[in-house]
Amino acid sequence: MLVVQESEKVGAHIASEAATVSVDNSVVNNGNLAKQDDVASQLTDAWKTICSGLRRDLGAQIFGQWIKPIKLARFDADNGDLQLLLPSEFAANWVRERYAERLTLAWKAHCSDVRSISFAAKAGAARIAQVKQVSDIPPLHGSTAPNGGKFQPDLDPRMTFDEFIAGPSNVLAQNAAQRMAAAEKPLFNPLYLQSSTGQGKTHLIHAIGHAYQAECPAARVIYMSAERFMIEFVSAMRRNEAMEFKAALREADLLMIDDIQFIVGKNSTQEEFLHTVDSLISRGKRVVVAADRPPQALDGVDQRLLSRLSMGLVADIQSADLELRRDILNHRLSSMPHQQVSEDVVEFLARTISRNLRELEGGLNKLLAYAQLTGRPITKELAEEQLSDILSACRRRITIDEIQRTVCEYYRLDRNEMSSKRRARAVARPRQVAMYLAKVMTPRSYPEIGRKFGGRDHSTVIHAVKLVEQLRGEDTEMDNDVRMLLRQLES
Ligand SMILES: Nc1ncnc2c1ncn2[C@@H]1O[C@H](COP(=O)(O)OP(=O)(O)OP(=O)(O)O)[C@@H](O)[C@H]1O
Repeated sequence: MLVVQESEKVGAHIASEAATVSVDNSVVNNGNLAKQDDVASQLTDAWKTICSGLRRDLGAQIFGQWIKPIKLARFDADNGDLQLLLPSEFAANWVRERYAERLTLAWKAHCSDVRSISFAAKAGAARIAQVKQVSDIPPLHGSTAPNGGKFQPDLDPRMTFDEFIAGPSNVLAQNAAQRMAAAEKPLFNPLYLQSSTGQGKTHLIHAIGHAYQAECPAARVIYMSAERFMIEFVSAMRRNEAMEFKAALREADLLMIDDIQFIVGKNSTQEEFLHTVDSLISRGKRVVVAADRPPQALDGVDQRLLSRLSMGLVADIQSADLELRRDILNHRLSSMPHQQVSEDVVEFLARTISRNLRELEGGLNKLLAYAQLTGRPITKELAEEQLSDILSACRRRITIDEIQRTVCEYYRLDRNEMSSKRRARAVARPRQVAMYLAKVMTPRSYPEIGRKFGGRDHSTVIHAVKLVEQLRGEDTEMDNDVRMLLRQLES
C-alpha cells in the first residue's frame, strides 16, 4: 500500500499494511523504497497531467472549486485502488457523483497501475466509497466489440467544413484538412494539427471525417481521442484481444487521433500507436493527429514516434483574431434568423471574449438561451450581466505579484526568493521564469519588471527572458512548466 500524501491524516488501517510510503519518503515501512518512489512519482506526474486536462475541460472555476483541492491519499498496489482525499464529505460526494467515471477513465489512461478510485473526506477515511472498477465502465459508443468489431467514428454533425470559418490564423490548417479529405492522395501524410485550446482542431478533424466519408463512402474512418486509444488498447490487452484491436486499427483508411499530448509516457501504447501509424502510412492510408503543442514539445514521447508525426505536415492554428471571432459569431447567427442580436452586441462579444472560440461560442449560446427563457432583449447590458464570469476572466489584467505568487506555489518556493540575491539554480530558474512570464503576460517594461524583482537591472530581466525562451525550445520539462503556469495564470 502506498500512501501518496496526507499520510498522517488518513486511516490507521493503512499504516498497518506492509508497504507504506509518502511521496517525500517521510513514511517508509518496507525496504523496496526505489520502487515505491517510482510509483509515487508516476502517480503524481499522472495527476498533474490529468489536472491540466480537467482544468481545460471543466473551466477554471469548477476545477478550482472541486478538483484542485483533491489530494492523492494512498494507493493499494495489490488491488490497484487509488484513494482521493477531499476536504469534506460534501465535496467527496459531489465529485464522486459528477466526476467519478471521468476521473477513473483518466487515471486508467495515464497510469495503468490504477484500476479503481475511491473517495474519502479528510475527517472520515472510514467512510470510503468504492466507486467503480475500471472494468465496470461500459465501453464507449462505437468502440471495439470483443470479436474485432468496428470502431464507428462518432463525428459531430455540426463540425463540417461548411461550418468552419477561415481567417488568416487557420487557413493553412483548413486547406491541409481539405486536402486530407479529398479522394486524391494528399502530398503529405500524416497531418499534424496544432493549436492552443478551443481554436478549432477537433472541428477540423470531424470535418475531415465527414468530407472523406462523403467522398469515399466505402472507406473505413476511425476517430478517437488519444485517451480513448490508450483505454481501448489497455482493456484489449487485459481481455487478451490486443491482436483484434491492432487489426481493427490497421484496417483504417483514415485514422484520426485527437489530443495526442495525452499519449505521453505510456510506452506500450506509444509503441502500438507508432506501429499503427507506420503500417497505415506505408500502405498509403491517411493519418491525422491533433495536439495542443508542436511534436517536439510532446513530453516523454519516443523519438521514433516524434519523427513519424513530424514527417508529414505540421499545421499550426493561431489564436483567432477579432475579425475571425466576429465572422464566427455572425455565421452562427445567420443560421438563426429569428434571433435578434444587434451588431454592437456581436462586436462587444467578439472584442471581449478573445481567449478561445469555445468560450466565444459558449457565451453566445448562454446569452441566447437566457434571452429566450426570460423574453429579455439581447443587449450589451444583458451580456455584461449574464456573462460576467467569462468577461471578467477575459478582461483580467495579470499582475507581477500574481505571477510571483503562482510561480512560487508551483516551484514550492518562499515568496521572498523572487527578490532575494540567491543564485542557486533551484531559486534562480523559477525567478527567471517569473520574469519571463511578467514580460509576456503584462505590459510592464524591462526596468519595471526588474524593480519588482528586488531592484534588479533591466539587463538581468532581458537575459532571463532570452534564456527561458531558449530553454523552452530545448528542454521539454521547462516548456511544460511554462505552459502549465501560463494556463494557470490565464484561467
Ligand atoms: N474556424 C471556426 N469556425 C467555426 N467554429 C469554430 C472554428 N474554430 C473553432 N470553432 C468552434 O469552437 C469550438 C472549439 O473548437 P474545437 O473543439 O475544435 O477546439 P480544439 O482546438 O479542438 O480545442 P481543444 O484543444 O480544447 O480540444 C467548437 O465548437 C468549434 O466548432
